[in-house]
Amino acid sequence: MSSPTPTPAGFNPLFPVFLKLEQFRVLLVGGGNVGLEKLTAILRSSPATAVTVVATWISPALRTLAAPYPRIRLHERPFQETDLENHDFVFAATDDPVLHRRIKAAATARGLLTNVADTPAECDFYLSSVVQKGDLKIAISTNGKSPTVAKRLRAMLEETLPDELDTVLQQMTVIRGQIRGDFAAKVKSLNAVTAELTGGPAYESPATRRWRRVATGSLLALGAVVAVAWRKR
Ligand SMILES: C[C@@]1(CC(=O)O)C2=NC(=C\c3[nH]c(c(CCC(=O)O)c3CC(=O)O)Cc3[nH]c(c(CC(=O)O)c3CCC(=O)O)/C=C3\N/C(=C\2)[C@@H](CCC(=O)O)[C@]3(C)CC(=O)O)/[C@H]1CCC(=O)O
Ligand SMILES: NC(=O)c1ccc[n+]([C@@H]2O[C@H](COP(=O)([O-])OP(=O)(O)OC[C@H]3O[C@@H](n4cnc5c(N)ncnc54)[C@H](O)[C@@H]3O)[C@@H](O)[C@H]2O)c1
Repeated sequence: MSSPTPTPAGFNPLFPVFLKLEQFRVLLVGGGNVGLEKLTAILRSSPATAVTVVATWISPALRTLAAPYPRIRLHERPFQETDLENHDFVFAATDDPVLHRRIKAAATARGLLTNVADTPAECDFYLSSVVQKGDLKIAISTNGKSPTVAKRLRAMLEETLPDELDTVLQQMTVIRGQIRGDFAAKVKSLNAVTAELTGGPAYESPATRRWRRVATGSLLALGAVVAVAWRKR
């Protein structure tokens, strides 16, 4: 019998990948607020993805979002297990936890990967907060501990990472194609060209200073005040 792999507290074991989602078929069950959030996340990163939406009711907002995308199909009717056929991923985003457990079990039996909205224990994968600057994409996971912190970090990175980063990436692609020599020499040259980007070993951005200050006290103090105020309601 194999012993479980030890994972220290505060360790995030999720494996990050960047999927070519448009090469897969996605089923989204639920067409309300959460369904809209999931479809928004899918289309923001991978707008060419084929998504089948099945829901007893599909909101006008989701219809509006889907309208310009030819690879999204909408079916306004109850979910049935055969909907899983010919799909690779399924998002369960209804208001029915019993249905979610049914979807998860049937999807797993068929080898599909599942994301069950607001139910981490039933998810095979989580969505992340995503920073995009042209070709640069940064995905943030808090291991489900605080999506709100992930959202705040995204906003911070969107604000502090310079828009010129994409220009840097485009120029680096050209330089990469032009540098000659063996692999080690190329890596050395590319490291030399980009050394200035990190700002040097002693550099601390204003945003880093702000997060350090919050992490070392004021967040817990504020949280305690909010918790006390909440209990008094
Ligand atoms: C990143 C993002 C991607 C996206 O969804 O696109 C995302 N949640 C986002 C926002 C958000 N979600 C929630 C709030 C309300 C405040 C709060 O609870 O913090 C806010 C903030 C807001 O809306 O302002 C509610 C919530 N979410 C989950 C639970 C269940 C639980 O924790 O048990 C509950 C409680 C529901 C309840 O109370 O009933 C669970 C998950 N949410 C995840 C992803 C996965 C973990 C990601 C990670 O590791 O951090 C995971 C595990 C599964 C998944 O959904 O994939 C997106 C930010 C996009 C952006 O703006 O950048
Ligand atoms: N709205 C939010 O921002 C939010 C936040 C946290 C948690 N939640 C929870 O997430 C769940 C979903 O919330 P919502 O706001 O998207 O609900 P919603 O009522 O807007 O949408 C529910 C969707 O599920 C569909 N549905 C229900 N039964 C179905 C079936 N048998 N087959 C196919 N589709 C079916 C409905 O047609 C509808 O499209 C709820 O349990 C809610 O408590 C929602």
